[in-house]
Amino acid sequence: MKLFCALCSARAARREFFPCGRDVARWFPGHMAKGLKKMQSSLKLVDCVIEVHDARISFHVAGRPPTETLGLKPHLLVLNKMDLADLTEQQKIIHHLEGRGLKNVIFTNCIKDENIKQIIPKVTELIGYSYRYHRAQNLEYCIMVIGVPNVGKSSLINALRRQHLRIGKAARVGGEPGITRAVMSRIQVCERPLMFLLDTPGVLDPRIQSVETGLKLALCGTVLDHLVGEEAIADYLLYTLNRHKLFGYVQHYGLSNACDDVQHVLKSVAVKLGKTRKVKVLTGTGDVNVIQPNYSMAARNFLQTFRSGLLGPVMLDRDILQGLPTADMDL
Ligand SMILES: Nc1nc2c(ncn2[C@@H]2O[C@H](COP(=O)(O)OP(=O)(O)OP(=O)(O)O)[C@@H](O)[C@H]2O)c(=O)[nH]1
Repeated sequence: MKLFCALCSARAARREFFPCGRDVARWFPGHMAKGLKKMQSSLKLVDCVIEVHDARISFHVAGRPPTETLGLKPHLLVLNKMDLADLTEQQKIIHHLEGRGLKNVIFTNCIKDENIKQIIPKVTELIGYSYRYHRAQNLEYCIMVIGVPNVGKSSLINALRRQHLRIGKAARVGGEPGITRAVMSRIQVCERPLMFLLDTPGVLDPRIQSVETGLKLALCGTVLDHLVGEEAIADYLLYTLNRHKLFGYVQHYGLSNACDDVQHVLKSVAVKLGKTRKVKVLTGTGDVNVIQPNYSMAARNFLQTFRSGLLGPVMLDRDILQGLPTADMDL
């Protein structure tokens, strides 16, 4: 395997930077702006905020609601989808987050309920240390769950209910961003202490400051693919896999070697999957039907394969962790 990686690494003429040229502001859908407002007005009803993030983009504070939105409530950062993240440098990640003032961090996998049991004791402890204002006499705790779309907020609520109440689904879960569209009513997640959660629609900060940030969020499925363009996200995925020397895609799609040209890779993927389409071409003698690889379907398959973890775990913020210059540094 090591030899395979070395060969792939040598053959792939790797890009060191990803040419970003799109305007990301328009990726901010209207329902998120509405959700942000509703969320702000519900803050006074809660004792603690649980912010859920994708562990593969641990440092993407750019996707966070602005700090002024969160107020002074105790705050727990849950880095979910740990099964998809490369956490070999977990301690370094925690240390880096501490440096940014994020001291309470738990990594979770909501599919397998990993580390879910740590959440309620941690939240109870944080509330115990905080001033509850008008809620001081209230024996029940109310927690708000926030985060960018599709990071697993609803899955977390369901996992907490499974663990503490032994009952199943209360919040709708989906593979696409934007499943939760309204700030929902309270959902009980624990009996002792009596604790309720408010699920919120994914809230993406409209102030995404770099296109690369937007691309990482899109790669993790927090933006509807068609808004960014599946082929553009696939290109960023290819760039990332090659830079991180994750050459699992070469074997997965039976390619002859690693390559940094997305058109070439998508063509091979389309051919391997048998995804072709008829295109009409105008010639001097009339219309001719030509069979072409279906690049969109190939891009979709490439993204799905990555998102389901089949191309290996990844840490998209690796450059930030290693202190390398990146377009996201100023965030
Ligand atoms: N691999 C993996 N997938 C997860 C995990 N948690 C959630 N998912 C999947 O991620 C997708 C989104 O989960 P949701 O719980 O609907 O996410 P959400 O944040 O509530 O989404 P919105 O309603 O769009 O804001 C679903 O397909 C889940 O099955 C996890 O820990 N690991």
